[in-house]
Amino acid sequence: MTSLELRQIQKNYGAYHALRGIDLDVEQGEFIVMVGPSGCGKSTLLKTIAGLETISSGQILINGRDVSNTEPGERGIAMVFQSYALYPHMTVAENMGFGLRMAHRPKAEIDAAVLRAAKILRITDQLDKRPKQLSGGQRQRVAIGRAITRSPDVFLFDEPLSNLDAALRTQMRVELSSLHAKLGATMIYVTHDQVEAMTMASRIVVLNHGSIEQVGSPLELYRNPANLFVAGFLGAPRMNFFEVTVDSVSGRSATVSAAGLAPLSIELADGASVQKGDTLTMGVRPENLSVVSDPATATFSGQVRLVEHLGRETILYVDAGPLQCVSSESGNGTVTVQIGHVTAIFADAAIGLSIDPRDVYLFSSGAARTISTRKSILAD
Ligand SMILES: Nc1ncnc2c1ncn2[C@@H]1O[C@H](COP(=O)(O)OP(=O)(O)OP(=O)(O)O)[C@@H](O)[C@H]1O
Repeated sequence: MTSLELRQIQKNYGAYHALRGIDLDVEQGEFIVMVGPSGCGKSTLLKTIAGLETISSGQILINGRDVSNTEPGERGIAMVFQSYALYPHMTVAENMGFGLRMAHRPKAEIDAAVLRAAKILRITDQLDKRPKQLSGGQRQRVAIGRAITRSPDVFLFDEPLSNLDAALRTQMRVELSSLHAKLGATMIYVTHDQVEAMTMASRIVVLNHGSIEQVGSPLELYRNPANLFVAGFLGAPRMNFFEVTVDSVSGRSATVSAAGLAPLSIELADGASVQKGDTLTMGVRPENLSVVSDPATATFSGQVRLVEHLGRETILYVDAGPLQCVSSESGNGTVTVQIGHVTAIFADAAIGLSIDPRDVYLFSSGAARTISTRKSILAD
């Protein structure tokens, strides 16, 4: 069953178009994560679904009911904010039962709902405390508990974990995923955190300038970004982008090269129109660059400028001479290489790097659409 339908949602603040025609169908029980650069409209979209912002045009349906002009309290949604938004003078139990009290539900029903949520979130021993007596993680659990007690049709989360420290974030991330599995509820979740998006989402929605760039499962988006924006947005460290020239086209493959880069023959997607002499953008993820010992087998070579030893992996920033990385992770044209283990490579080392053409993405110069073939979702 479709839980939430967004039809051509537009939101204008004066002359500024914050949302530019958002269309999205969310199935019952899905965990949708919205990501995108700061200011792209994530929070605005969440607020329009919640009814905290009016829409300029379009339609919002929850379980088939048009709620576009309905008051927030009557939409069947519950929202959890980054700031917790708990009432300081109320106990945890009172905070959690607040929505049901406002709805004039009987006390026995409220008590049972609060206890049920507290058990799920393992905060039954905190019910008589006030928010200031709780840690950040406990407060966020109370805010989530307040949402659970209302048994909403749709949960909305606006960066709920961003005030927590790294260890607690990880713990809460796992807890939220299991909460979702337990409740089977529809959840819409806004975050800046790539790991949260990749691990929690059934589908990720990538927003940019008030429009949807792509919607899909985390691995689908990671392996098959529709365009250069999505390719560059998902993945940390970021994908490396190079400007390349088409040397020749033969059947469904194009041979591309650049100064300092040996020719690579890349398979093209159906319908891609590429001609000799075209300038394209080529993308390679840092984990798809391999250090080679024999310089003759290198696709390009360079000098290591910086090494980051992270324990389980090593990140190299490589100056590849004439082969400049456009919009690179470091911002200075170096190529980012991610090695999944500890290495004995140090700054100033001269290295050769190879690229498997099957790992390469090509983007058209105009629309920046992906024009290389689709990759299998399970890495081969
Ligand atoms: N009340 C408002 N009046 C005018 N402009 C607004 C208002 N609220 C948001 N905007 C603008 O709308 C755009 C989208 O804002 P929004 O808060 O949705 O972005 P976001 O993607 O959630 O960003 P962030 O990741 O930084 O939280 C921004 O350019 C913002 O300045």
